[in-house]
Amino acid sequence: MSSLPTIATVIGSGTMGPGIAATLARAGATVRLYDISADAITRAEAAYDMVRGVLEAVDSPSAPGGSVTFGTDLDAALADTELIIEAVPEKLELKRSVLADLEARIGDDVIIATNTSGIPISTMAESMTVPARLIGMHWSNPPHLIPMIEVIPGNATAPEHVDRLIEIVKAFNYVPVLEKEIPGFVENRVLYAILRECMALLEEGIVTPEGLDACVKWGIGYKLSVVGPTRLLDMAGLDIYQAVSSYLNKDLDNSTDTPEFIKDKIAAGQLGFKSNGGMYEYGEGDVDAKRKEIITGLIAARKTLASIPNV
Ligand SMILES: NC(=O)C1=CN([C@@H]2O[C@H](COP(=O)(O)OP(=O)(O)OC[C@H]3O[C@@H](n4cnc5c(N)ncnc54)[C@H](O)[C@@H]3O)[C@@H](O)[C@H]2O)C=CC1
Ligand SMILES: Cc1ncc(C=O)c(C(=O)O)c1O
Repeated sequence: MSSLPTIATVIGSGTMGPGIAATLARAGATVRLYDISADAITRAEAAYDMVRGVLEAVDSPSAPGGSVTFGTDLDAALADTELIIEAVPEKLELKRSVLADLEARIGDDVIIATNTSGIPISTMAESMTVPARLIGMHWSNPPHLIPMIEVIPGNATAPEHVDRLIEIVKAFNYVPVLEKEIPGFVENRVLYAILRECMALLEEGIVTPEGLDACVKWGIGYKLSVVGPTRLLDMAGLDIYQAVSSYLNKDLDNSTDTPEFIKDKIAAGQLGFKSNGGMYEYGEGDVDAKRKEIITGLIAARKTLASIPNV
């Protein structure tokens, strides 16, 4: 059996859809990218052109025959598909209704992989007719550049679909990380633990946003990009970890809700790049420039990381 599905369908062409579709297509799959919104499809076509250039620059695995087609006709997008990747907004009821709509149109053997950031797969599958076919496939943003995917079975997911998804992820040269189900999965539990503390430090005025970004980028990000947290403890010494965690853990932020200053920014329409202002302000052209700098930096860092030993 060939490792990649011949035909795959991506549902939702917002931030994540075009990069996911392009990654599969570059590895040789025929991909249909579907969205309920015609405007979103128009934006996705432009995004796809940029993503293709990035994949060329990063030298991602390339196979002949892959393609992406775009559209708002769901049945056309689903015809003969083997794998559906759901990437609609992170709202449980919306995802459930999309899953119900999909199930009414496909055969029982089609796998549905959800790109949810952390809604438990079993919760999402509760209302499905074939819950065995649903599996978590959590890509990291930007999906065409971060070569790791979390694979999360729910309590009803068929074991053969777990094996098949791992095989598919390996076929486009990404690293699959198989996890047990837990809200947020592993990546976002770690990221949101960091972000919770970061937002508390900003709210308390302990550090400026520029200082925080420099500290986390060099003191944590740079180091962790070479050595994972488990081996980092060996490098630091478990005795040091005990000495520090025994007084520090109890002092760390333990809020259970989004910080008030973030809620205020959202209420004022400050969402980040998509609204030209969020944590930082952006003038004319600044967002496009920052996006380019980030992509250029990620390409350079990925090439470097790929060339050094996995410690
Ligand atoms: N943005 C990010 O950094 C990441 C997001 N995710 C997850 O991926 C999923 C998608 O996220 P984004 O791409 O950021 O969302 P987005 O809001 O940028 O795009 C979602 C797209 O889904 C479309 N849509 C809405 N209802 C639909 C329906 N019924 N049928 C088909 N399309 C529909 C929208 O028109 C929109 O184009 C979410 O579950 C999110 O949590 C996962 C990893 C990273
Ligand atoms: C803030 C944030 N939240 C969720 C995700 C992914 O699910 C990401 C990401 O970068 O992938 C993120 O930055």
